[in-house]
Amino acid sequence: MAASVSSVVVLDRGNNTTCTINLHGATIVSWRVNNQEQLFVSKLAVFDGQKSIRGGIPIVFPHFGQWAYGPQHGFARTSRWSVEKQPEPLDNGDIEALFSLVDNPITKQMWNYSFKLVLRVILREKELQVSFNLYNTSVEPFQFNMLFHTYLKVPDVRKCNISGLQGCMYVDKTKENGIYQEPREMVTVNHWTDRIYQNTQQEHVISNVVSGRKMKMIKYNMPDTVIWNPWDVTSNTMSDFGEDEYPNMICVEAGIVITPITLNPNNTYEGTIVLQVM
Ligand SMILES: O=P(O)(O)OC[C@H]1O[C@H](O)[C@H](O)[C@@H](O)[C@@H]1O
Repeated sequence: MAASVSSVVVLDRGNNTTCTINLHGATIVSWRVNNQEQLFVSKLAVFDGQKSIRGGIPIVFPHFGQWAYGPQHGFARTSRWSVEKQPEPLDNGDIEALFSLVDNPITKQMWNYSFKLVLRVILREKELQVSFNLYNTSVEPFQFNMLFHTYLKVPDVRKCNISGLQGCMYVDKTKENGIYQEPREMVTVNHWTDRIYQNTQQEHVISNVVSGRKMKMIKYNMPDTVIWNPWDVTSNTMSDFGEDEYPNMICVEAGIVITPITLNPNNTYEGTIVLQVM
């Protein structure tokens, strides 16, 4: 089904401000503000409708990390999503689109629950809002992780500072999952970094993203933040990531990671990130 592999939906706000969503994973694969791309997608990313897309904003659900019952980071990023609502302008000119993923025989093999997951994307002049609504349509409670695996495009990761992490405890996946506390007001990334920061501040500002600007990430109901850069140390373990690409990306990933949420039947959970070009 070649047509389904390449299906994308484009939100267009005018002034060369667009957002492109690939229905494979409902992965946001491009966000351009006045023609300036804000998200990193690897030149080796695979768009075969099978593998998760290396870059943009893949959705991690219902599990973060290695998973005994299915692929790493769950099935949302490798599932085919539906368009719930085609892009439409709101009264103020912003563009909104909705996407959905519902349980099916494949998801049930890995995770035997009924659910509906809706992704709402709103494109503003200099902002991108991405929200999820998860409905438990099962007859029993379930637990889930959820994360927006945001790859920001940067000219040189060594020059980025990230705020909003000071004092937070973090799991360092590069140090056998040791637990540490972050002393720095501004976190810099100068080596292989893979950390799950717990209960971070509601806002992160990342400096020196494209054009030397700052990017603000505001998060709601998503308590944790993963900071990841594979560096040259682990770049070569990924077939879909160029060995020379690590300086040009930083993952700042808002999510529910350390403590999964328990959602009762007929209940819903909503979480949001807003990315703002400053
Ligand atoms: O290669 P992927 O499955 O897309 O995972 C990419 C990365 O995702 C997160 O940031 C994890 O903390 C990392 O440990 C992982 O390497």
